[in-house]
Amino acid sequence: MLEVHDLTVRFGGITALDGVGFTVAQGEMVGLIGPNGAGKTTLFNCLTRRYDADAGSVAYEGRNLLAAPPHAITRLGIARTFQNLGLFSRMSVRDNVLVGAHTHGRAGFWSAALWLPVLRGEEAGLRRAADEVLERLGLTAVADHPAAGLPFGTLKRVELARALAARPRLLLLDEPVNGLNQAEVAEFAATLRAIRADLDLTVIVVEHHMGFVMGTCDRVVCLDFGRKIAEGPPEEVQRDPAVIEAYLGTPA
Ligand SMILES: Nc1ncnc2c1ncn2[C@@H]1O[C@H](COP(=O)(O)OP(=O)(O)OP(=O)(O)O)[C@@H](O)[C@H]1O
Repeated sequence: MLEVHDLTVRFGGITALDGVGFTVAQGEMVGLIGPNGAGKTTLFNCLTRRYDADAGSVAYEGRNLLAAPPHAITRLGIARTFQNLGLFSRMSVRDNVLVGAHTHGRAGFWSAALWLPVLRGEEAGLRRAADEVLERLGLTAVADHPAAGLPFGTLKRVELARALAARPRLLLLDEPVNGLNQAEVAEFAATLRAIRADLDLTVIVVEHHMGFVMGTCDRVVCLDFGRKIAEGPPEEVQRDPAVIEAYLGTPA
């Protein structure tokens, strides 16, 4: 589904990604790990076309992803969540999720401006789809509540709901369980496993929580200073000396 080849991104003197390559098969869940500043978020920003690559290529479902404009990404079936939540705090949970669903709206500017019947019908359909996602993630009870003021664990699920409402085939999760307690992490992992199977999703997840990565991912890629230093089954990567050294540093 995804072939990243020799991807390089520089910011002035910093090489955030240095010739990174890996593939993701349809239906797979891949964990992207590495210490702070390793280049994980930069990689997501390349895949969603927020950042331009200086070199390398990315093929997504056989097409050159780096040639796609940023606004086409959702329509191509790629959705992401954000490390620091990309929610609108004053909007209700349902409206936040509707923002995700709207990429599937087809009504043009004039029908929207004139509130034509085509738009009303479309709006009802999108609302139904949003409500389905909310129900699936156990968020129906807070659907009309503004995002502000909800517990952090709930907001993390709303963030996931917003991404799912775009009906992605490839889901990019940026630190989805960061800040959650043990019970919430376990619950999030169980939800994700169920959703993945139901929706036939391919997932790449950036996460520092190793228990979560080990329990949910089929494969793990580890970056350090913009380079791929390990790749393989979670248990193998966890034991890899280069990975241990990247996280803990060399003995003094
Ligand atoms: N827009 C930018 N301008 C300048 N430097 C940037 C930019 N985005 C990222 N960087 C730099 O690129 C490197 C990789 O950062 P990135 O955020 O991708 O790391 P990360 O692995 O996601 O880290 P973390 O786990 O802390 O989120 C860092 O040195 C960072 O400072």
